[in-house]
Amino acid sequence: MTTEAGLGTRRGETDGAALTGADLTLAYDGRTVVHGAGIALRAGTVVALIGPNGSGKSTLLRSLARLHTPRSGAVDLGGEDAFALRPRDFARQVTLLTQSRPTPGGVRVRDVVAYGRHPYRGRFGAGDTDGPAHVSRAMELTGVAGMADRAVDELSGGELQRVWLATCLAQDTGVVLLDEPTTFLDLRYQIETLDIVRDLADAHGVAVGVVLHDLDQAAAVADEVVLLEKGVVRATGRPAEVLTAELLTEIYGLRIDVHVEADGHVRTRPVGRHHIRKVSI
Ligand SMILES: Nc1ncnc2c1ncn2[C@@H]1O[C@H](COP(=O)(O)OP(=O)(O)OP(=O)(O)O)[C@@H](O)[C@H]1O
Repeated sequence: MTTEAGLGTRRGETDGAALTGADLTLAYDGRTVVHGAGIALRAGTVVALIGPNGSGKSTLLRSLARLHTPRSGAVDLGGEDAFALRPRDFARQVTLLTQSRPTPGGVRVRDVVAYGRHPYRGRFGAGDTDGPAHVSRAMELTGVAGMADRAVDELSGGELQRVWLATCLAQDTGVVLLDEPTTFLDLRYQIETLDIVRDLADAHGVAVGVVLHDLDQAAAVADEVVLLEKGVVRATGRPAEVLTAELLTEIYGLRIDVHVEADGHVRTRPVGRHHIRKVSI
């Protein structure tokens, strides 16, 4: 079935799908950077990870995607130890848009997006009859269909970001992890990316975990926000519960005013030294 978002349906296939990290302690070369963190991603729900630079958001997301082995704690996918699953089985259920990716030289956009189908291909690339349709839909959804035959190393940062997002969507997983997906994107594509994120959860029952720096975007797109500080989960809850002026001001070390609008939207306003000047209109 195809829905308004243009993706194959996932509802039913993914209901009940969940990826959880329990009591995760994560380290680099003996230096612990995440301390006993817990996070739960549920089908049809968007969880935003927020926090200052270096607070452990990417490391936590990477451990959920099995790219960082925990020092202690567990990652559970649908009731199974995620690290015990075969790579192909895991890749059919979980995808990750990372922050840094090598850009292959001379490879066409269409072929990069088709790489998202790797968990479904048999030997010599055969067996994935649905593949081309998923690749085309993912490219249309992310606005890269018009550049399908261009080489990826000739694209702008924002165009490339959308190609990588398309590659993740082509993977057609029940869990989607996105590390700063709006970086490099102009305003239109930032908002369209957030719309895609919401569509994934609402129309397709996908469990989404997304790292965002923009607090207003996090509040707008997420059902739940996880706020990290120095590798510790300081708060988890609905945006209006977590994004309070007191907590944000403390954790970011900057005065941040918060206003909850009549429609429930949370607006944050960082107050720098120059914000106190009067703006002439
Ligand atoms: N490959 C690495 N080797 C050693 N230390 C690392 C590595 N990657 C990250 N770190 C350290 O781990 C800590 C957490 O980094 P991480 O990238 O998870 O934070 P983040 O919240 O995603 O930051 P940012 O908002 O800047 O992307 C930081 O102190 C960082 O310096």
